[in-house]
Amino acid sequence: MKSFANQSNTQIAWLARRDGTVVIGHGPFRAAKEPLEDGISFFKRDFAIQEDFPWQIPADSEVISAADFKSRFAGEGGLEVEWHTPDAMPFSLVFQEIMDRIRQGLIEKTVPVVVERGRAKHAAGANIVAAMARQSAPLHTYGWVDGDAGFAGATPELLISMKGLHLETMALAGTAREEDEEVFGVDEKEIREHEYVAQTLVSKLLDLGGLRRQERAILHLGSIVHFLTNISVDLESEQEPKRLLRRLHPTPALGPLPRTDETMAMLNEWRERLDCPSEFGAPFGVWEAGRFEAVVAIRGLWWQGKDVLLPAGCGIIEASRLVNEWRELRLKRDAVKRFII
Ligand SMILES: C=C(O[C@H]1C=CC=C(C(=O)O)[C@@H]1O)C(=O)O
Repeated sequence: MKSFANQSNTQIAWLARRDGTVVIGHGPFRAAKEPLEDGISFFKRDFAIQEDFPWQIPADSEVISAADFKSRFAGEGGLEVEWHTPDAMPFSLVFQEIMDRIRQGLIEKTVPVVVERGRAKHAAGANIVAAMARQSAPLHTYGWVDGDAGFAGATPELLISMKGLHLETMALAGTAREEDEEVFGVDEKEIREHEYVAQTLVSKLLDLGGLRRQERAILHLGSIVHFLTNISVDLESEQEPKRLLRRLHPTPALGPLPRTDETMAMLNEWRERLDCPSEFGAPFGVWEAGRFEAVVAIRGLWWQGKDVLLPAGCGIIEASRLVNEWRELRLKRDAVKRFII
């Protein structure tokens, strides 16, 4: 039985799936064009770039229960980090530019990202892995460790869960503090922001088979709530994960609406300007012999040695206001900081 050791040559990946199992891959990993037909392969890519070799084949892999994963990796201690509150000025400039683009009719929605930086007292990797291993459903813990660098999180956003001819996905967008739940439920701006995502997903999947869209609900995640719409499709034919991801990613929960080369280029420029890590908001998935599950890599930490990054994004539409978005970004970062206590 292997556990996590903070060694310079350690390579490990994991993803908690909907059914309560966790798939773990141990390195070294080999990058590949296609997944192993009968084995386990991880899917890892950047938000913007479509790599030719997005599959990562582990030297060794295992599937264990979430409870076993927790007892093996969770550890006890928290992670002490000295955080540096991000400067609001660069974000306010990006926000203004986005509003100009919206008024010009070039975009309806996009999702800039603000990054908070921190410095941990000790090498951060092992403690971050432990913190994410302590998180449970409805969050999906995920991670990628490469020596003393990596990223790991506990995301509420499932992008694809596919087994044979059955596919499930979700629209997750619209955010409030838990204590504001009542007014959130009737907030037109939040509902519109959510509906952009739900309706885009429906339109991108409609031609694949029999689609069912459930009613919009509120997902409770402790301090924070979101609008959630579950969507399922009985597929007419088998779908290749890579092609499905190309169809769906990025949804307007993380990406621009409409999604064109031009609007993606705008968002990538804003993300780069605000120093967003390249995998933030990208699909991260695992294939196991005909079964594929991928989450959206948000609510996580990126680290190298003792340096830690905490990115969070917020959906901007015409009705968005700078102060509220800044507050929402902090709310999302605070949710991640709670993981590491
Ligand atoms: C982009 C993030 O959240 C997404 C998921 C839920 C709600 C969101 C929102 O209300 O903007 C975002 O779409 C993030 O946590 O960094």
